[in-house]
Amino acid sequence: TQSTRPQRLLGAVQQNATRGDPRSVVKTIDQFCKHKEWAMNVGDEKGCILDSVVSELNPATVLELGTYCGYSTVRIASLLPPHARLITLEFNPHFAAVARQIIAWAGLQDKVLLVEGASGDWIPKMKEQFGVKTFDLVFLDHWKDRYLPDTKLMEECGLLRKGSVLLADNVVCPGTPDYLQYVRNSPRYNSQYFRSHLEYTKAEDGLEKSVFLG
Ligand SMILES: O=C(NC/C=C/[C@H]1O[C@@H](n2cnc(C(F)(F)F)c2)[C@H](O)[C@@H]1O)c1cc([N+](=O)[O-])cc(O)c1O
Ligand SMILES: [Mg+2]
Repeated sequence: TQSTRPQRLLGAVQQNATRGDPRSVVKTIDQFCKHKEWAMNVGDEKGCILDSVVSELNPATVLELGTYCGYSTVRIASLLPPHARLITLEFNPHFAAVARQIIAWAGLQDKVLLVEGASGDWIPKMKEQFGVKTFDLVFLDHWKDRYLPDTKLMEECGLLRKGSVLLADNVVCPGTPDYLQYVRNSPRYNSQYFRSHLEYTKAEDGLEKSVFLG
């Protein structure tokens, strides 16, 4: 049977990355995507911006929407303090299965809770199911037409507090125009664009960092 791209990416990690070494997992995936097959990971250039936001914030509770193969999950979790937790949501069971193995290869399974299902179902259950009060950081990298509705849902569910940071991938390419208009024009957010490039390409893309003002 034919392998899938995520399976080939996992194979590259298992063959080339050092177990328990998140940086080598990240480097291996970037090499694979640059020289073998493009994949929709946030990548190394935007990944450095992600790293700087995480390091500056030093968050205790992080939500990631869109695990895919776990590349950004590994980047974020490798920067978290010991008792911090990252909950990452993935809709596709096959992607989730690959991501679990990549997160485990990096040795980060104790910091990461990978939850399978739809954001619309899980966001309203975060408090009761996982004992979450509010998220310090949310990384949005899932379906682009879900960024805005899920942000509104997080607001409604009281999952954001004064100072919570939303960091959104792909606000230029593929683009999230309704989300961008909302966070840039709402009095409840301070928004800032970090210009970069679409992963592994020369096309423009960037991350939007939006601080919830309460
Ligand atoms: O489409 C893109 N990303 C979509 C990413 C989608 C991923 O998010 C998961 N998801 C869906 N709902 C949830 C949740 F959380 F709701 F449960 C999680 C999907 O199963 C998939 O793994 C994309 C495309 C390009 N590109 O260049 O085309 C570049 C990028 O960086 C991209 O992120
Ligand atoms: Mg993306």
